[in-house]
Amino acid sequence: MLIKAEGVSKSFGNNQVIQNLYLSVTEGEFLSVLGSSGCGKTTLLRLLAGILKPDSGRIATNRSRIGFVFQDDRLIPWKNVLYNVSLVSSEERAKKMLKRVELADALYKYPGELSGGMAKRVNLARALSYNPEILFLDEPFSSLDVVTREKMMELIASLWKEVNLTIIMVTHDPLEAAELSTRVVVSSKGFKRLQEFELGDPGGRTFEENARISKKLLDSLRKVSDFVQ
Ligand SMILES: Nc1ncnc2c1ncn2[C@@H]1O[C@H](COP(=O)(O)OP(=O)(O)OP(=O)(O)O)[C@@H](O)[C@H]1O
Repeated sequence: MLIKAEGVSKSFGNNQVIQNLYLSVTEGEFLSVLGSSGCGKTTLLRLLAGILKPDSGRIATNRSRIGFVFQDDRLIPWKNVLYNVSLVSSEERAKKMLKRVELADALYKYPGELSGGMAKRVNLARALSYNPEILFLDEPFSSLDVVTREKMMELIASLWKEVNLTIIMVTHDPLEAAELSTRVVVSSKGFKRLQEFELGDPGGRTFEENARISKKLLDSLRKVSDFVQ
């Protein structure tokens, strides 16, 4: 087991965001956490990554190298793209990763000169240049236009396959989850109710199968969202 959360709870003031959560992540899987807005997905991701500490319960992991793609871009505005990515690795590796996300022509641009999609890809390159064993993605495709989104999804799918990464992605989009994941966890607010879907290798699925899975995930999301606490 790569990550194991046991009886984890987390509150911010009076707001109990996660309550008594049990969740395990296995090496090599592409796990998506699907939930409506504000249900605590980002908090869960930060807990699993060790960025936040639980109030009670325990999170065990046997890997130390993680990459995290945050929802917001978090680039240093007065430093160029190459500098922003080189912060966590060598310049050589940063260049290699920026090429991988098709930004070889944008090395010396500043964050203010990037489109939303380019900034997301810089973030992805930065997370990857650290050569992570686990990659955390927080809504990586939100606010992207359809074509860029499709490209980023293909890129992440091929990276996952090539380097045997473990990916944990948070999303509110059932089709995204269906297209990419080996397993999906659908959560209610506060993670009080979870439904799990074992999907297997996403590479072997047709568009029609993904559409069917997406419909199932949406039904599940509706059900858990109706759950009265
Ligand atoms: N650092 C913080 N301080 C106080 N409250 C917080 C903090 N982080 C999250 N929260 C609260 O926890 C709840 C869940 O937030 P979280 O960002 O985890 O949800 P989410 O499912 O990722 O939402 P979204 O899909 O809108 O990003 C919200 O009510 C939010 O206001």
